[in-house]
Amino acid sequence: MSGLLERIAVGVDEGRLRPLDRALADWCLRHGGTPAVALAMVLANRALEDGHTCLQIPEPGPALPGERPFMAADAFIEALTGSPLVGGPEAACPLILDQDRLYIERYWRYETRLAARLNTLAATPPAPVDVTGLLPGGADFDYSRVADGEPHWQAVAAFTAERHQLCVISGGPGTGKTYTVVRLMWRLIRAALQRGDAPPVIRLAAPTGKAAARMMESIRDGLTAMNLDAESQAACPQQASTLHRLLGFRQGSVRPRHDADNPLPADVVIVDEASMVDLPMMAKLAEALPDHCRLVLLGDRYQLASVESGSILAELCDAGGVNVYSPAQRQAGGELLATLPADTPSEPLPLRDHVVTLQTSHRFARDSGIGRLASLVNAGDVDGTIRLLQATHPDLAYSSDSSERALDALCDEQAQHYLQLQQVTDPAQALTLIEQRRLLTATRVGPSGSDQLNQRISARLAHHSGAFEPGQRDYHGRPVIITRNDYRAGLFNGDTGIMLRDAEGNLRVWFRAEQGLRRLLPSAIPHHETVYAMTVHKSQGSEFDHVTLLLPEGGSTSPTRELLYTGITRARQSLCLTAGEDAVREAVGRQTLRGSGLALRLQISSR
Ligand SMILES: Nc1ncnc2c1ncn2[C@@H]1O[C@H](COP(=O)(O)OP(=O)(O)OP(=O)(O)O)[C@@H](O)[C@H]1O
Repeated sequence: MSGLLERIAVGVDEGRLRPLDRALADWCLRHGGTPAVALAMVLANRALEDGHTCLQIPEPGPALPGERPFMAADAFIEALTGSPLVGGPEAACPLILDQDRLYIERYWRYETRLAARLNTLAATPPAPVDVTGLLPGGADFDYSRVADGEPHWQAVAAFTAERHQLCVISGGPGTGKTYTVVRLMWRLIRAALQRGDAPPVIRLAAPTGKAAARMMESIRDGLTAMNLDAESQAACPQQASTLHRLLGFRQGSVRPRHDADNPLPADVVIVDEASMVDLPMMAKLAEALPDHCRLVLLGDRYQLASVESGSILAELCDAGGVNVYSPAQRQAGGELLATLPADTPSEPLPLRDHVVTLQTSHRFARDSGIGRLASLVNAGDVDGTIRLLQATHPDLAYSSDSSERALDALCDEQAQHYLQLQQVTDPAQALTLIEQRRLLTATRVGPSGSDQLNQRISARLAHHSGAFEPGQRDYHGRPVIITRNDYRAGLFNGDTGIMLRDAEGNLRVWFRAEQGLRRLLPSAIPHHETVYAMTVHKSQGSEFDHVTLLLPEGGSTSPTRELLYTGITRARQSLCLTAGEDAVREAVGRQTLRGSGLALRLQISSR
C-alpha cells in the first residue's frame, strides 16, 4: 500500500477526496501508523461524515472512493491489529476495532454507553397497568375509528409506555403520536393523584427548536380538546424544549449540565421527532435520565435519519419488530392485545415489548394519493409507485419532466405565489403565506439544489415586482430560515421568519414565538438564508399545506427511499412531485443503510 499519501493527493486534486483526508493520513503516518492504519483513519472519518457510526469493513476490502480495494478485508484487519493507534474494545486509542467494525474511539463509547443504558431501561421489571380505561368502552381512547379485529394501537402504545421504562412509538404523519402521549400523560398524572402521590414531572423535548414548538402546539391542542380538570391540567408540562436546552448544553460545549452524575429532574421524558436525534445526543440523553425515569421516543421509523451519525430510532424499531409481543406482554395486555394473531415462533427480537407502530393515519383518507404514495414508497414497491403517480388523484400531481425548462417554469410558479408577499405588511399574514407552501429538493448544490433555486426565485421576484434589485440580500418579503442554534437570541436551526418593512420604512424580521410574534433587527438574527426552497433534510420536523418536491436526475448524491418518503410526508393537503421516472425508481429502490453496532449490543430484555 505504498504511496498512500500520493494517491490521496491525486484524489484531492480530482475532487474525490478532501484535504482533511490527506491531513488525517499524514497525521497517522507521522504518529507511528502504517499506511493501512492511515487508510483506516481516513475511511472511519469519512464513514462518520456519511452518517455511519462506524466503518463496517467492506468485502472484498477497504478502498478510497473511486478506487479498487487496497487489500483484502482479512488482511486489513490483521494489519490494524497491534498498531498503537488501533485498539480493541475499551482501549484508549484513536481507533477502535470491534470485530469487523472500525470506530473513531469517541463514537465507540457513545454506542456502547447508549446500548448499556437502553438495556438497563428495557430490563427494568414491568410495572402493572390497569387497562380498564384503555379497552373498548373505557374512558381514555375512542374506539369508533378502529376496524373490527384490530387492536387499538394507540391504546397499546399508552399501555406499553406505562408498563415499561423504555417505549418507542413509531408512526407516519397523523397516526396520532401526539394524541397518544396526551392520553398517556393524563393516565400517569391521574394514577399518581388517585394514589395520593405528587404528579410525575414530565419533560417534553425535540431535536430542534422548530420541532419542539410544533410538539408543544399539538400537545396544547390535544390537552384543550380533552378538557381536563384544573389539577391535571396544571400537572401537564407547559413547555417543550430542544434536547440541547433540556440537557443544559452551554454554548460551544459538548458536555451538558445534566449527565449521570447530575441527572435530569424528571420522571418521564418524551422526545418527539426522535428519528432526527443523532448518536451522541441520544447517548447523552439516556445517561442523563435518573434511574426511575421513563423514556418515550416518538417518531417515524421510515423518515430520514439524523443529519449527523446514527439512525437510532430506526435501529430501535428494527430491534422491536412491527407489533409482535412476548407471551408475557400479551397476557398483561389481556383484552387489549387479544385480537393479535398467534405469536410467530421466530427468534424473539430484543426490544419487541418496547416498540409500538401506529397504523392508521387520521390525516389522510384511505384513498388519499399522498397517503398511498407514502405507503408504496415505504414498501419499496417501485412499479406500484410509478402506477400510482401515473393515475389521477385530487391531492397528487406528478411531472416526469425535470428539464431546465421545467425548472424555469417551477421557479416562475413559486415566484408567483411569493409575489403576494410584496403587498403584505401584516407579519402574521406574511408568516402564514410562507408556511403554506414549500419547494423541497434533494440537495443543496447543483441546478436543482436549494441554493440555486432560491437564487432563481429571488431573481424572478426582483424582476416581476421591481421592488428590489436581483442579488439584493435584504428586502421586504424575504423569507428566511435560521441555520444555527442561537440560544441568546432564542432562535434555532430551522426557525423561519419574514423580513418586512415597517411603517417607518425600516426592515425588521418577524418570527412566531411562544406568545405571539417576535420582531428583530436583521442584524440581530443569527446565521440565516433565504428560504423559498429548502432541502428535504432541512424540512424534517415541518409540514406545509402544499409541497412541490424535486428529485434531481443523476448527480453525486442519489436520493434514497427515506428522503423521498420524508419529502412526501411533509405535505398536508397537496403534493406535486417533479422527477424523472428513473430517479423515482432509483430512490424507491435505494434504502439508507448505516454502519452501526447498536443492534448487536441490544439484549433480549422482554419478560
Ligand atoms: N384515535 C383518534 N381519534 C380521533 N382523532 C384522532 C385520533 N388519533 C389522532 N387523531 C387526530 O388526528 C390528527 C393527527 O394526530 P396527531 O397530531 O396526534 O398525529 P401525529 O402522529 O402526532 O402527527 P405528526 O406526524 O404531524 O406529528 C389530530 O387532529 C388528532 O386529533
